[in-house]
Amino acid sequence: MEPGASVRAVRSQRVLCGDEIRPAVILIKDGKIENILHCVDVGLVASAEVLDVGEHLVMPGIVDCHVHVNEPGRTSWEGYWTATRAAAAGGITTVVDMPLNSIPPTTTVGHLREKMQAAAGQCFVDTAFWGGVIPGNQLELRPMVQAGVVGFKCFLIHSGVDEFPHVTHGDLHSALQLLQGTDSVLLFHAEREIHQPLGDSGDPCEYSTFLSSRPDVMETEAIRMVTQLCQQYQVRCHIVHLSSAQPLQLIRAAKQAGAPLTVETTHHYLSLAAEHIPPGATQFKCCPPIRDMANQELLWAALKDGDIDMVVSDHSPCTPDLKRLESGDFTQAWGGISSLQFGLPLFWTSACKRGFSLADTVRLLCQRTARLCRLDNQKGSLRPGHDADLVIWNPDKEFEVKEGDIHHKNKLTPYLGRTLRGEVYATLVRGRLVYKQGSFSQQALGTHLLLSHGCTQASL
Ligand SMILES: NC(=O)NC(NC(N)=O)C(=O)[O-]
Ligand SMILES: [Zn+2]
Ligand SMILES: [Zn+2]
Repeated sequence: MEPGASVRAVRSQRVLCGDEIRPAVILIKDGKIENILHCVDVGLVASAEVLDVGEHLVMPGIVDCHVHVNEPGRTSWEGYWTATRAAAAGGITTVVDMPLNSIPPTTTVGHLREKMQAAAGQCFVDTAFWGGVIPGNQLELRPMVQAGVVGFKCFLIHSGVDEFPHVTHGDLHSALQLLQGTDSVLLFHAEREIHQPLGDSGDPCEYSTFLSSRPDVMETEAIRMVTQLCQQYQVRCHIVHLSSAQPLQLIRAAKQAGAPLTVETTHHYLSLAAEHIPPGATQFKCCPPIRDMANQELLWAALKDGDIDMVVSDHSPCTPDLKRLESGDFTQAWGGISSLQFGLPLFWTSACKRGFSLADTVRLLCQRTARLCRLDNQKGSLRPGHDADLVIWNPDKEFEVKEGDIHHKNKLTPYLGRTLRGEVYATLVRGRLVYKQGSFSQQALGTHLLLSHGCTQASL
């Protein structure tokens, strides 16, 4: 069966159903899972429409709810055609697009429409959208909820792009009041400027110089404010890309006090460590920064005990020149890591050695990310009635990240040359075979743009 085909049944000896892996046939009709038969007899389905994947593992497609697709406006950094193909090659079947780095940013209903127009006809996986909260756009928030954003993102520190300014405490009070009763969610880039001397500015090409410019306390003070606001307004709040383990006790205490708070970390904070970042290697620069190995261990422990709820990519690419590789100056380079295609194998390479199961992987990369966006009624699980979004992969197969296999618009990823465990064989989105062994369907999915309230923008 070739990419682009609509699949009526997927048969495998290893289907992950809940916590169990067993032989099964997944019957698909009109893009939905019709039934999951725990036998391997496909019944009346014509053999040409059955995708038999042998021993490959079949599980729900990944829902990556932190992806910066910078189209329109900075399409040279990343666009829908390349980002969603990279996603499909990585077993990601839904991306949720951040409201910044595109121009215009998604801070009004009109800008959302522009984004959706840009995405139409270019997506190989399903795409949903975050709106942005910036100073002065309060009157756009409820209209954007109605227009279908799955939630909102704000920054408590400079975002890296001038057209998406960070919010003040006052902006947050008005935004959270407006979001009360909507079941929407406010995501926070949780770092705050602290007004204390950060020590002498060392060699800008040494990673330690950049790291010491963004100490843990910047995350802790930001998260202190988020936990207070979350408890005060009882609006769902979500901390994106937690890097420091220092604020974990604040997070734990807020959750225990009943705050509707969730937290994500990213694959790079779990896979990379400050000690291993060479001088000038600005492809590793992101904000908040990758911290040391001891901190990484604490993040893994927090993932294990549920203080951290989910894991995402925070794919935030730019054009190669903006990474300033020739100077290697961390203070001038763009902060953001290009990694969308490699999240699943990156996570699994470490997680399988740390006692995490494949079912844990589904919880952390599919179910809870879908739940954050209120897409869990159709995404993130293998259930009749859910979208037939499947990743078919071999968790035991190792592969080397080679430049020719990278489908991001720009190939500058810190993972080049790394050996990862967990090779994706095929990816289905709503029953369409969009990716199989290095090839993509000829056509994009069309629109398949997801809006909140579970509806789909069938065509623009
Ligand atoms: N403008 C950005 O893409 N910023 C992103 N940059 C990172 N993470 O380094 C982010 O998520 O904050
Ligand atoms: Zn951020
Ligand atoms: Zn981001």
